[in-house]
Amino acid sequence: MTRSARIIGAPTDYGANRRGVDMGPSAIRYAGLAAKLESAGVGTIDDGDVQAPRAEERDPDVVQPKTGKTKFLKEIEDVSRQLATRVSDALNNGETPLVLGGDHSVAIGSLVGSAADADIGTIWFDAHADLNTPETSPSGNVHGMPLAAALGIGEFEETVWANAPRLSEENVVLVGLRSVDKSENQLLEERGFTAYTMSDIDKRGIAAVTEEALEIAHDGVDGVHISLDLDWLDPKEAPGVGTPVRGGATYREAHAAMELVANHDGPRSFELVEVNPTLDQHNETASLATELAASAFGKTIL
Ligand SMILES: NC(=[NH2+])NCCC[C@H](N)C(=O)O
Ligand SMILES: [Mn+2]
Ligand SMILES: [Mn+2]
Repeated sequence: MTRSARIIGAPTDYGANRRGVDMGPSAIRYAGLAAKLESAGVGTIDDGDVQAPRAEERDPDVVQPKTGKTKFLKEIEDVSRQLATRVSDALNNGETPLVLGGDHSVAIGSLVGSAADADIGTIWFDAHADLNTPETSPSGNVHGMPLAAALGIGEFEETVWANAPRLSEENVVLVGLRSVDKSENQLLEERGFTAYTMSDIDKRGIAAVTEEALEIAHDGVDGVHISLDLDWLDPKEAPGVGTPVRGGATYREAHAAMELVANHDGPRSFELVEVNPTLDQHNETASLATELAASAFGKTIL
């Protein structure tokens, strides 16, 4: 059966520390996403964007009364709800949702939608663990919290709109870590996640790590959501991101990992996040994102 991808844009920067990442969906489309997928034999339907209130209309000093310093939680809830519905609708239609961020807070909606009617796992390709909660976050930026939100950790236990009902931490695998906050490290030690750092990739190689990650994420579930934060890659390859960290995955490592994703049933749902065109050079990060999506959807060299 040929796969068809439903492209869903989530042009939001509410979860990030800097502006501009809301232009990610445009930049990724402009870089030729649909054409690259089509050349890999993947049908595409572009669903347009979810509605995110314009940045210019919002209150920059907004403070959430309950959570203190968590920024723009209301706006993020609104985007997450819309996105979750679009993602689960696509899946019910037999299509593979391909979400374009936006900052990484969009993963809340992707995960909630992907886990609405199935048991899922996820692989989080990222320099960061994104496991902060409103209480532990050093920044108040929700893009550092989406995994904790989707799993209902800490204060997120009460946050119904952010809980991915059928995602369990035993099927959550983080790959490529190199910037982890203390409280995140503690969660990684205490709970059922599997985490591979860049140093694991150095020692074991990207193929062995990714294959193991896929086994764990897929174990006993219906499918796996792939979350690809472009800051997973080294900033030399992907300069257009808001929180770059040296020592990331190389161009070839990233393709190798995505090809293994394709070979292992392909993604149940997929997202490209944190592409910020205002920080990019000639749209190269967006362009790289399109290439990696094509690899994850089955494009090979020959
Ligand atoms: N999706 C991302 N780029 N996350 C960066 C998170 C950085 C830091 N850990 C924080 O909580 O603020
Ligand atoms: Mn990151
Ligand atoms: Mn991230």
